[in-house]
Amino acid sequence: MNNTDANFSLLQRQPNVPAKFFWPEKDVIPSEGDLELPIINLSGFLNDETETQLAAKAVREACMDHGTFLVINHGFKSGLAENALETSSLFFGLSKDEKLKAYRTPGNISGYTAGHSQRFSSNLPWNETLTLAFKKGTPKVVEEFLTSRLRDERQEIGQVFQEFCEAMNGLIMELMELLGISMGLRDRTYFRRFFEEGNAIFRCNYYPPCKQPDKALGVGPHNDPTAITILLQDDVVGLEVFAGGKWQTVRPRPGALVVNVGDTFMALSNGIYKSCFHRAVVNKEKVRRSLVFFSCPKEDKVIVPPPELLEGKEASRRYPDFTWHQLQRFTQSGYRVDSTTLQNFSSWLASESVKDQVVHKEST
Ligand SMILES: C=C1C[C@]23C[C@H]1CC[C@H]2[C@]1(C)CCC[C@@](C)(C(=O)O)[C@H]1[C@@H]3C(=O)O
Ligand SMILES: O=C(O)CCC(=O)C(=O)O
Ligand SMILES: [Fe+2]
Repeated sequence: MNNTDANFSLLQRQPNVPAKFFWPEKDVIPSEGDLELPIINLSGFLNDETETQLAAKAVREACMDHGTFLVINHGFKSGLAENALETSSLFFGLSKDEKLKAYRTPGNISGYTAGHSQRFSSNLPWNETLTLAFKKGTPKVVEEFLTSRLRDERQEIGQVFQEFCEAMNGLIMELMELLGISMGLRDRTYFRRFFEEGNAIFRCNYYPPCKQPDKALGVGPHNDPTAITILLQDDVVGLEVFAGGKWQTVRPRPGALVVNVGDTFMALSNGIYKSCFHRAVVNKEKVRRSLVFFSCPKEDKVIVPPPELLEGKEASRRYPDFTWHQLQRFTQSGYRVDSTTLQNFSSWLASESVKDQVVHKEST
């Protein structure tokens, strides 16, 4: 039993929220209104060129601004998304001892956490999470992590999440083609091919009700360090995006998925598309859940923008060459993902390469 782990079944009943869950004023400034997002209807996409070009134009405008849009008619098997949400409630409803069998040890991606109290000492997120590495080439990888940690009768949890990840992965590949078209690439399949051998990280977020929702946050303000994120939220409002100089609510829409640009895709677009700066707020009355699929390139693939994005005379490289393996390691070995991850990572890379050169020089 991990005794420093946050126990939300006790915490949510206490009259006061512990101060370690409070965030700085600047991070809890209330949102102002709803963010109006383009709604991309995927049933027409790729079948009808006019629809495709209209969708691409809307995606381009949104991604150059705040990096967020919605997709509908994504073609998931009926009931799959609802079943996945219900299955996440089943997992988080397990006893603390059972959930701790799937505990996420610092430095690893897969596993259960509560308040990230193992990794951080302040500004703790008011959430329980289950994070699972999804690797395309290894069938049942999601399922096997859970069955290896939980008792056999919980097998359906891993099976549902595995099926949901496969569907999300199919959608990622369609979105990569839409993004290639939206950037006007000569080869519209450039990004689809770039991520062909990519992997993903699947995250279930569970946000208990909170007695002080004006001081705590479900997830603090951040940019996802990954490439493209697809987020399924339940019907409880909570996701907010920073756009137009203020926090704005992404209102839940039945049947819609939220898509947002992450740091790795911002680098791949040479900064033309913006990594979405977002957070999740909590409330006093209701549990809120979200299921998040973070696409990542193959670990050792070097992140270099498509050549045509570097052709213009003033089109200089905005970010250094890097691999997802390096950026993921950076986020898991001490640096806490925030709004300037990519800039800090770039400086860290530069200092590492200076160190390597010094070591190399000394050894010659
Ligand atoms: C590479 C990753 C780091 C996080 C999990 C994946 C993709 C999203 C990242 C995260 C969810 C962004 C918000 C902050 C974070 C610390 C969290 O709330 O869990 C991030 C994850 C992490 O560092 O473990
Ligand atoms: O729950 C949400 O709406 C946001 C979650 C999120 O940003 C994340 O898990 O990275
Ligand atoms: Fe996020």
